[in-house]
Amino acid sequence: MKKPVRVTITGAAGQISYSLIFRIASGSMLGPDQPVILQLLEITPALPALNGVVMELNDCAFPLVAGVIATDKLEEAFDKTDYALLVGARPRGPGMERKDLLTANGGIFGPQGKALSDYASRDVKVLVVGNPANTNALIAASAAKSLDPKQFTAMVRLDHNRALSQLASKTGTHSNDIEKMIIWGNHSSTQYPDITNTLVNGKAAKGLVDQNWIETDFIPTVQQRGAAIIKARGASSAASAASAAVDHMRDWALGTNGKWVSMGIPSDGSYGIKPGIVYGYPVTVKDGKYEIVQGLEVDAFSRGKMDATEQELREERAAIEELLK
Ligand SMILES: NC(=O)C1=CN([C@@H]2O[C@H](COP(=O)(O)OP(=O)(O)OC[C@H]3O[C@@H](n4cnc5c(N)ncnc54)[C@H](O)[C@@H]3O)[C@@H](O)[C@H]2O)C=CC1
Ligand SMILES: O=C([O-])CC(=O)C(=O)O
Repeated sequence: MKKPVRVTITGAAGQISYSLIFRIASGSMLGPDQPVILQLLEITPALPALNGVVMELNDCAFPLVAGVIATDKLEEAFDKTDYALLVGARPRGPGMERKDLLTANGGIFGPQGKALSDYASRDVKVLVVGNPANTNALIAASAAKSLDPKQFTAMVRLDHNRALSQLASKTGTHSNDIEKMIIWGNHSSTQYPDITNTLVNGKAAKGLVDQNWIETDFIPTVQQRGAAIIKARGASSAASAASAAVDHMRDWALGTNGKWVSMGIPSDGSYGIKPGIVYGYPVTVKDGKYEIVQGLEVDAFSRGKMDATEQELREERAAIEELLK
């Protein structure tokens, strides 16, 4: 057995965590031979509910769980942590855009970024799930003065998985048959799910579906999927969000073997997206490091969509600029 690693989950008594914690504990994220110490953070009023989650976690008698800490203190939750999943934040309700949560949630991520900087492992990998995820990741990274901003990522993997599922259904294939999907930009209704380079069983996806379906069905369906789930369930996506978080962290920790996945990461000028925002890019991961897939051609249609979602992220940044100081 390997030495245990520490995994922090915030918002640990919430609905995403109710799925996420148990998936991590069972080994889905870091593998069946990797013990974990779970460091669960909640706000003080939610500690009794969190205690119930811990009781259930204990009742699972998971072989890989080497310890559980349940706390409302940042320094305990982030102490020496190797993987931090920042889920805790208010979810949106019907009729809201995710950026409407900026004021409610923005204030959470500065203190958490600082605590990561002060207490976490120097190699910590951070995934922000709480919305608006890209801009919250920017806030956390900016507050973490002693860490590299590249250690902070935002979740667009749920969008990526939704796009795989839509395309598989349209082409009568399985998502396993699909490679090179991309989600560019913001985890919001301006995101750009891009199948220009996508292959289905080795064939160009663009040759299998028509442009009208891409523009009037595929892209809006993926962009609006979160809202559709809220309408259907009366609450935002939880199990699928947890599953995407597991996928994101597993691929970052264990590598993608050349496979492309989408991650929200600090923009570095690639594809004309200037630094200063956290933007969804296609990446591959090797030895715990992600790299942007380079050299893709961008046509005028894609350029327009990539610029629009960049523009929205710049506006979100402007709205919270004072939190970045
Ligand atoms: N990036 C993505 O793809 C997705 C993001 N989300 C977002 O994830 C977030 C969580 O969603 P749910 O679990 O459904 O919400 P929830 O309301 O069920 O749970 C959130 C939990 O966070 C806790 N919390 C609030 N402030 C906190 C703080 N400062 N520190 C620690 N915990 C804190 C709350 O007490 C609550 O238990 C929401 O912002 C939601 O919009 C949801 C789905 C997908
Ligand atoms: O739509 C929401 O507010 C929750 C979310 O981020 C998603 O399901 O993609």
